[in-house]
Amino acid sequence: MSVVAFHNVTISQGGNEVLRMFDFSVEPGEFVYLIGKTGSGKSSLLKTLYGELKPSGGDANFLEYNLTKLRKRKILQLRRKIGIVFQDFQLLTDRNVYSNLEFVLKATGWKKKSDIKHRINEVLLQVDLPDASNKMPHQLSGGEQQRVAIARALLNDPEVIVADEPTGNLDPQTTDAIMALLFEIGQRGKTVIMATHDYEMIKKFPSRTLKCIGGKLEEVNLTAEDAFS
Ligand SMILES: Nc1ncnc2c1ncn2[C@@H]1O[C@H](COP(=O)(O)OP(=O)(O)OP(=O)(O)O)[C@@H](O)[C@H]1O
Repeated sequence: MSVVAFHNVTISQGGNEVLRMFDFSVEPGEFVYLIGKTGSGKSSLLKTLYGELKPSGGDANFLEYNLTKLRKRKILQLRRKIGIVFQDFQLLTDRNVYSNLEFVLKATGWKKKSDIKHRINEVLLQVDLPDASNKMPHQLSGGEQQRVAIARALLNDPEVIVADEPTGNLDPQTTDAIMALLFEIGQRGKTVIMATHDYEMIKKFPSRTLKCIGGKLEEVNLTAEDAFS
């Protein structure tokens, strides 16, 4: 079964159609980039996937959810099956890394202290920050904060990672390291859907790329000379 199966979907913001009657499909384990000019609809499409924006029309299925008919309780269920990573990390700045991660686990039903501790250590190891538990977010570099945000996204072992410009605030070297991490996560079997402006990075880490243009999604042929024009 496809992870994403959109047919004739329309997405609107403030009464304006941003993407109109487009199709979009993603298969399990795919790593998909979304590109397109500012305002072309990348974030709107990702918001639709994590249940913040309801499609205004069409047939929009994500995992086992029909996004056009999603009620609040189902939105919460859906969000447990996806990990979301943002450009600006969105860590809670008033508490350390451990508490940031604990907060999410408790909010998603984890009760046993030893399970919580074990899981937090596991995800921190996965993002190569085994000693970060006691650090406050402001004591970490941008790249390290994004690693913590990725660790947070992995906590509930989601099927899909949705990332909106995850390297947008990072320098080129840190970007490479974060991309390598996201690719590795993809290789371990998770589906990754990621919006980006950074075409150099796509060349370095090539994968299926879709462009938001003229209200539709177009497959980009990365080997074409005009791939990013
Ligand atoms: N909350 C909102 N209310 C009204 N219009 C909005 C809202 N959010 C976005 N828009 C509009 O929807 C369109 C698509 O925006 P969106 O953020 O999806 O684009 P984007 O491709 O992600 O852009 P960027 O690359 O700048 O992040 C834009 O015209 C934007 O102004």
